[in-house]
Amino acid sequence: MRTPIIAGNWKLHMNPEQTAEFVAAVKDKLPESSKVESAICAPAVDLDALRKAAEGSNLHIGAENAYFEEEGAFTGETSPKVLKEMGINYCIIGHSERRGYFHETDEDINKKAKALFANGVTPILCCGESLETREANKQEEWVVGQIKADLEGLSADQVASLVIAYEPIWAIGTGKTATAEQAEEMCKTIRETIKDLYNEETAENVRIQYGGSVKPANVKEIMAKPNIDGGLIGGAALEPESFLALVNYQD
Ligand SMILES: O=C[C@H](O)COP(=O)(O)O
Repeated sequence: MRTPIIAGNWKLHMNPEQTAEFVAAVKDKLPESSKVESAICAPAVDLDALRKAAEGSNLHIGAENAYFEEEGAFTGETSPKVLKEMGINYCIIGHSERRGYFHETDEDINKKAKALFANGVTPILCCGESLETREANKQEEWVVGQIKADLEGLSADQVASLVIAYEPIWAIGTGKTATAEQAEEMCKTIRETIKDLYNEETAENVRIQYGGSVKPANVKEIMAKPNIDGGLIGGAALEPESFLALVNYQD
């Protein structure tokens, strides 16, 4: 039985003071982690404040990015080893904004996944197609290609513990959500791909989120789909009230 995971991705929003205020407003109203895992992935500069504010609560903490080296002359990067030392549970990799604006390749993302696993931080691996790819009806081959390249060389145990976020680029921050059926269809394809690459048990264990304009108004319908185990949420995770409505979608 997979535990749902609803994670906010704050992107380049919030400062340490706002982070502490946000956590103070939500920390006592989060669901039990065994029912729904609630997580916030924050900019590196907010992680220390996030960890301190969330101590003793059900809030899980994630970074938005990490480098594939643990230390060295890599100006401006974030070490996966230090994330672990700080008590960070998750780290987003392969978000379309990083693939697009920062030219990250599947090879980089694969190295990041390996470095995070080596340091005991769970990757939230993002994948998803552009509008152009969707209009050409090539979304399945595109996403399956990303998954195969990004997971290369990972073990079945590692993949079973991974979180994958399917985020069609055309639905991110646009207010244009994929229909629950479109989201389910791709999440099912991703699970079948994991089954082909690994085995049934791994495919049954891996958690797959949908991301792209998820809001309190549509979260229930999306979460009702059998292959969707959570949401990766941008805009609607920036306000405590809206985040609480999302993580408590079962109530
Ligand atoms: O990682 C989150 C996604 O990019 C979705 O963002 P959004 O909920 O603002 O559409």
